[in-house]
Amino acid sequence: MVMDNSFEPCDFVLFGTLGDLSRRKLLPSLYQLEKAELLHPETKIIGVARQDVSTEDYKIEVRKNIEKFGDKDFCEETWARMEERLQYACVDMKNTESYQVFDSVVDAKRTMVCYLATPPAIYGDICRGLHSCNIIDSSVRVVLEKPIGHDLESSKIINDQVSEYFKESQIYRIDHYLGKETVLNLIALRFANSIFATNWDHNSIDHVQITVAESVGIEGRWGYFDDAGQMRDMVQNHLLQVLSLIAMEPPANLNADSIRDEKLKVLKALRPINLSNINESTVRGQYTSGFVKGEEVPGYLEEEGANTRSRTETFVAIKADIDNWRWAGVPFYLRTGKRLPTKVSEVVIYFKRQPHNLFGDSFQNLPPNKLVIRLQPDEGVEITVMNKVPGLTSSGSMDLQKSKLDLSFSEAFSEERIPDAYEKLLLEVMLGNQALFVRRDEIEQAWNWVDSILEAWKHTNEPPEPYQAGTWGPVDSIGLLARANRSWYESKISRKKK
Ligand SMILES: NC(=O)C1=CN([C@@H]2O[C@H](COP(=O)(O)OP(=O)(O)OC[C@H]3O[C@@H](n4cnc5c(N)ncnc54)[C@H](OP(=O)(O)O)[C@@H]3O)[C@@H](O)[C@H]2O)C=CC1
Ligand SMILES: O=C1O[C@H](COP(=O)(O)O)[C@@H](O)[C@H](O)[C@H]1O
Repeated sequence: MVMDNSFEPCDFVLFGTLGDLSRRKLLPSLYQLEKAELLHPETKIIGVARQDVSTEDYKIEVRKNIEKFGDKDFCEETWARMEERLQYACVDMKNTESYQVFDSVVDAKRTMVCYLATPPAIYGDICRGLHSCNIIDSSVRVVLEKPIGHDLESSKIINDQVSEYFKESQIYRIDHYLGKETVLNLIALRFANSIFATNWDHNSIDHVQITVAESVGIEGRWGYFDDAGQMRDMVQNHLLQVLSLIAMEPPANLNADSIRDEKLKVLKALRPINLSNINESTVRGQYTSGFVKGEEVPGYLEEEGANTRSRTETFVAIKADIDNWRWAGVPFYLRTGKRLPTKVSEVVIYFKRQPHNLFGDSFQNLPPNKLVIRLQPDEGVEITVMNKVPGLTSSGSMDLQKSKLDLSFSEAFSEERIPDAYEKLLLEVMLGNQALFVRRDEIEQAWNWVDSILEAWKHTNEPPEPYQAGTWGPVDSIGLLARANRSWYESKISRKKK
């Protein structure tokens, strides 16, 4: 694919360029954009961190990371182009004097994208530093990584610090789930298909399940994770964003604010969960040692650096209700956890059962139709339908069988590579399109709902329920649905054809 001419060059400044996120995701994604010729030939990439390294050594480091975390087939031609763009600047981000270096590394006449892949606690320092060297004007964009804050109050402080120097139209808050192809496809699926658009409410839908399961543990991030927990790490952002896209009203168009206005309305309509309903609406768990994919793994409290008395949750299940006209009486069940049997993210829409059964006693319980949207891996969409089994019977009765209409993206779009979410998001920032980024009021509304749950958990003072690594979480998460005669959709370990 070749770049559109309207795409302007920019100075892409990556703060925290030697950190984990930059090495594993951001630099390999920039490389992919380079490979696809989606970076303007004059765009520069300036890596910023506090270690004193030369640009030459920085280039060696970037190459090593792309070889390790990027494409299996490293392309020398792509690298030769990318290498030309790279430059390193050593900045102590807390020290405003240190920012004078920008006078010589960026061109004030060009668009500047400042990607803050640093701890959120220093976002304010970075904005102040950039301001001190007079480079902030309306052409500067700032990208903020999650989590923005630890709760509503701290997120307001961070957002206030950033908005002292940047207008909302210049701020791009990342939720990388919004860059996943299959999450974007939720909009296409809902609004480009009348079969779904007209059956997307309490008249047709019984309930919705959203599962984001991870087989990994905390991957050496104890310090960060133990302070956050699965609720802040995954529910406050990724799961609530997916829920909003599934539940929102049709936006008037695909402009950033049209979509974000609709998502915000959903978040505002979420029924509060507090001490009065915490036990019937939520389950939290913490993994103990076990086996994941046949490999023995330690429990959460035995992870490197662990505080053995921690009560941090590594699993959350929630029954969420949306108090609006469309979703009255339709629960949204959310479930996410670390060290579950497999990595799988999927949305399952359970349609209502037929009002009357024509097919006799042997089909007393006609199963409901299900729409399964596989977000990752093995991206695709499947619908379960009942079919007549072909053939003749002496009684003249009809035999039915459950079958699947299955659209697997890797088969249907076999020529297309599915880009990583960060590739899409980096491109959108460079294009200046905010639709896939989270607005301040959305973040705050999500914190508002999540804070109330965290507060209620604190009051109940109960520890999270243990679950063995490699299982689907605490037994009570089954009860959350069983109380309403429902059960979790059984995610398959892998559907990929070998
Ligand atoms: N890693 C991940 O998978 C994910 C990370 N995130 C978010 O991305 C952001 C970065 O995370 P991650 O890469 O894991 O963090 P790391 O700690 O690995 O990297 C942070 C980077 O910021 C630099 N830094 C920190 N303080 C200063 C300072 N005062 N002056 C100059 N440089 C500084 C660090 O430099 P030094 O090496 O010298 O300390 C390092 O390069 C965080 O907001 C995190 O929450 C979000 C989703 C996933
Ligand atoms: O933001 C985060 O997401 C990852 C999961 O992302 P995915 O794209 O691999 O599904 C999670 O492991 C991490 O803890 C969290 O910070």
